Parts: sequence; C-alpha cells; structure tokens
Amino acid sequence: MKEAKEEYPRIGIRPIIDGRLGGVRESLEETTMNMARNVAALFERELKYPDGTPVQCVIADSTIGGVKEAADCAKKFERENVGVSLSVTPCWCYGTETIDMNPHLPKAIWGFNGTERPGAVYLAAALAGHNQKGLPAFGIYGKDVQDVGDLYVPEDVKSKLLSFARAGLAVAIMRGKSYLSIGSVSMGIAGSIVDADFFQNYLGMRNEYVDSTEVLRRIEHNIFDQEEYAKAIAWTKENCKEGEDFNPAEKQSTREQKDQDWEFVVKMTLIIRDLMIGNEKLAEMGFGEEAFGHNAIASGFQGQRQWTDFLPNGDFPEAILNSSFDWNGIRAPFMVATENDSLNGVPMLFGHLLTNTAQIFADVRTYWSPEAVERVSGWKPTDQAANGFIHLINSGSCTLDGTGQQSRDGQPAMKPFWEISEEEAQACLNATTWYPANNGYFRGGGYSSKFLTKGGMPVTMSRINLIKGQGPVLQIAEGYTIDIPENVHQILDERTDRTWPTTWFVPKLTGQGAFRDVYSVMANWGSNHGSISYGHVGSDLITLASMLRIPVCMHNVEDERIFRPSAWSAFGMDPEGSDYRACQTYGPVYK
Ligand SMILES: C[C@H](O)[C@@H](O)[C@@H](O)C(=O)CO
Ligand SMILES: [Mn+2]
Repeated sequence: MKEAKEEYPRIGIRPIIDGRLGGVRESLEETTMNMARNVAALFERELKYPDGTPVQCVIADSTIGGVKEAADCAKKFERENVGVSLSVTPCWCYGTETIDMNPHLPKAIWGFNGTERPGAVYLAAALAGHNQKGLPAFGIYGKDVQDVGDLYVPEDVKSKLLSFARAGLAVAIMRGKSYLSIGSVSMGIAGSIVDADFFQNYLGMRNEYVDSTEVLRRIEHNIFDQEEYAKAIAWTKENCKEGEDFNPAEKQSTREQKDQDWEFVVKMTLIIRDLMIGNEKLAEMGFGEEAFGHNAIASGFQGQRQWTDFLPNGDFPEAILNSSFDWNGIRAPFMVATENDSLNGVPMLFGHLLTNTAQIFADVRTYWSPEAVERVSGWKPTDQAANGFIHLINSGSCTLDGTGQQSRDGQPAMKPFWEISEEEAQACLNATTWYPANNGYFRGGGYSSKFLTKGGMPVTMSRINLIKGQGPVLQIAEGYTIDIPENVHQILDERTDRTWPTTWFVPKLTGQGAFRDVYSVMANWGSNHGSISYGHVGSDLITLASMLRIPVCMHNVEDERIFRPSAWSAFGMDPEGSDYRACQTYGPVYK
C-alpha cells in the first residue's frame, strides 16, 4: 500500500539568556546555545516517532533575551510545525519577558543547577509567571550542582526531559487527528457513545463516523486493492492456523462458508485500515474519495450486535490491525478499539504514542481470589499469584503482540515494530490459533484469536471514564502478566470462552485504597474494558494526563515517579486533590 509520509510535530527548544549586552550576554551566548544543542541531540538520540524515525528538534534562531526574540522564536516554531516547547537556560533571565505564551504547546523549562549563574532563579521566576498567567509549565532542575558549561545531562534531569518530551509529543501528534467510529453503540457500552466534546476539547481531535454498511459496500463492490488482497489471503492461509470448531454440530458452518469467512475478514482488514488512513491505490482504481481515508489515528468497530448477528465478526481485522505485522511485513500497529469503546481506544492511543508499541484491548473479566482458585482447581496460588489475579480476555480482537513472544534481554516483551525480528513476529503468529467464532454470540461467524500471554511482562492497564459533572478521569494500574500452572490455566480458561485470548494479570499492590488488594483493583475499575501497555508507563500516563487536564482517579505509581506541571503544587500538598483542583481550574486545553 502506498502511504503519504507523515509529517510529525517537532520539539522546539528555546535557549533563554540574560539580555544585558556589554558583557553578561556575550559571556553566556555559547554556553546557552550549547545547552540547547545538547538537549536537541539527546531527544534525537533517545526518542522516535511512531514510524520509527528520530524525533526532530528546532532551535530558536538566536538565544532569547527579551520579548522581541521570544516573538521571533514563536513565529519560527509556527512555521516549523513545533508541537512541544522546552526552554533551557544556565543563567538568570527575565521571566515573563522571555516565556513561551502559546497556550497549546506543552511547556517545560530546564534551569541548569550551577551557581556561577542562577539558572534556578530564572526557573522559579519564569514558573511563577507561567502560573500567574494560567499557562502551566513543567520545571526541571537537577538535584546536584554542576559546573558552568558542563554538557553532561544528569540522570534525574534526563528522565524528566524525556518524560516531558514523550508526553508532549503524544499531545501534539494526536491534535488534529480523528477517531473513526465504524458503526455506533455496541451492546449499550457507554464508551461507544462517542463523545465529540471530550475528543474536541480535551484531545484536540475530531470525530468521524461511518456506518458499518460502508465496509459491506466496499466488499461487495471490490473497493480495495486487489493485488494486496491476493497477497493477504495467501499470507493468512499460511500463517493463521484455524482451530477446531467448538460450536454444536448442528450450528457449525460448512467448510465452504468457513472459507468464505476467511476471505471476508481479510477484506474487512484492508477496508478498515483504508477507512482510517486512506490508500492511494484506491485513487488509481477510480475511487478518489475513498482514497483519502478519515485521517484517523485511532478507530473503533461496533461489531456487536447488528453486524455480528449478520456477518463475520471483527476479531480478525481488529487483532491484525492492532498487531505490529501483517502480510506487508513488520509495521506500526493501528489502534482499533473493539466494540467501538472509544474510552478504551483513547488509552490505547496514549499507550501507543508514549511507547510506540502495540496495545492489548481486553475485558477486565474475572477476579480470581486464591480461595476460589483453590476451590475449583485444587491449586493454592503462590508467589505473584498469592493474592489472586485478574483474568483479562476479550473476543479474540487483541493484538498478537500480546502473546509475549517477543523478547528483550531474554524476557518476554512487546516492542516498537522496528525492534521486532521476523522470527518474533512469526512466533506471535505461531502462538495464536483462530477458532471459528462462538456462534452463540456471533451468529454471523468469523474467527476469534486464541493465545495465552506469557507471564513475566511488566504492564500498565489504563482506562478513561466520563463522569457526568466531573468530566473525564484516567485510571492506571501497573502490574505484571503472570504464568499459572498449565492445568490450572486450562480449568479457569475453559470456564469462560476458550476461543478467546487470555492474559493473567496481577496489579502492584500498595496496601491502600483501590490497591489494598487485587479484588479492590477490579472492583474500582470504572468499566468493562482496560487497555494494557507493555512496561510500567504509569508515570508517563500521569504526565500526559496533566498536560490534557484529565485528573487521575486511581493509580499505583510511586510518589517519586510523578511529574506534573509546577502549578499543581499550588493546589495543595495532597497530590490527588491538587490534581483534581488544577484540572478543574484550567479545564480542557482546547475549550
Ligand atoms: C461476545 C460477548 O458479547 C463479548 O463481546 C462481551 O463479553 C464483551 O466483550 C463485553 O465487553
Ligand atoms: Mn469487551
């Protein structure tokens, strides 16, 4: 498929200086510019855009000693598609005369901790200005004093710079993009009542809606790349093994029908992707309008029930699009929310933009207490499972990266696509079986993926909920995927839907509130779904949520990992209360 090259927003770096010419400014020019170049090199080395290319930085044409140069820099940033703004300085400069006033750019200031010149005093003055003007900014200030001109970026500073940049880029990349709903509300799931005000005001995104019949029209009228389809169906036959049909004999589809279902779901996959991002090939075929796509960075497919009562389900298209590989090879995953649960699609998008990896979509289905496990299986859970665990499982729509068949340093992992080897992609496919869909639920047939996620992966589950009177809230649970004895897995898994993929999850417990035990984590989960990202990324999610003014109602991230704009501390010393008050006071960024 031919795709236009994406132009990603850049990080703008503003070297701030003491404007006093005649000695002071001149003596600081080089040090200040070097600090900016050094940070740009750090970002370009450490951070990648979702397509795997290095993040790009833009440095102001001159150091900024006052408002004229601040304005010149703002103009340059606008011309150069800057989406995130970082000011750096080794010295005292003039607070409100130099700060970035663009309300839409996430902002941070790094005040160098030297003492020959007071970078930290500027930082304090500039942050006070930001806070007084209602333009929240993150403050970065190293713990240990450095010598003037030292280009080494200490670990604490580096970690804050990178958290800020990752979250800031996520904000900038999603802005102006759309969430595409294919279909409407699935089975009364509130998250699929797509709330345009939330997307517009909080995320700066648009909503696009197409009826599911558009997928059918394109199938019936062959509006998809025929060559790609031939390649896709051949690849699918070779790589996606079909499982046994567990449906009662009288309800089983014929072999002929099953073969047609394979063709149908492969076509659906091409079409849903084309609906999201367009496809120039369609223009060559005479479908110029279809070729544009909907500029979607995330989407959701309603499926249940009207579509799935009638036609093959969306599990295969969703699972393959959500994975980091298909017949075109290893590539970036798409974010496609099952049951059009947009409020799970959004945390999938957050997780993806923060890590560049695929995201697991799952029902948060069952809390298994140690007592219940012992009762039904005879096994008394030990070690990580000792406090019980949560069964994450949905109807076979989950990313195949969720098998845990990729690895990093010998441990199971879910990696950015450019780190995934051919062997690892193949291992994910080999670990997955495609069962004829349970036709009690899915009368229209289709195939559901089945696998068991490997234990031992650090993961973070998150979810947005819309609370009337409050607005959106984010919940976060860091934890691990776990292995349980095979026979116990068998017993627990077969009590549910054995044609669907299973992940056994234990959250990190803190002994307090929603994290006092595993039961309470599930009991406090705000909906039926969770989005699961590889790694402990709760701190980056918190940073991102603060940029979007979405309060975090539940998390188990250690205090020392929380990084929010400096103004948050002016709303009180209790971090949760201050987060709510700050988010309420500022309100959504794009209101
Ligand atoms: C097939 C069923 O309707 C499932 O799709 C259901 O358990 C859910 O996933 C609910 O979120
Ligand atoms: Mn579900």
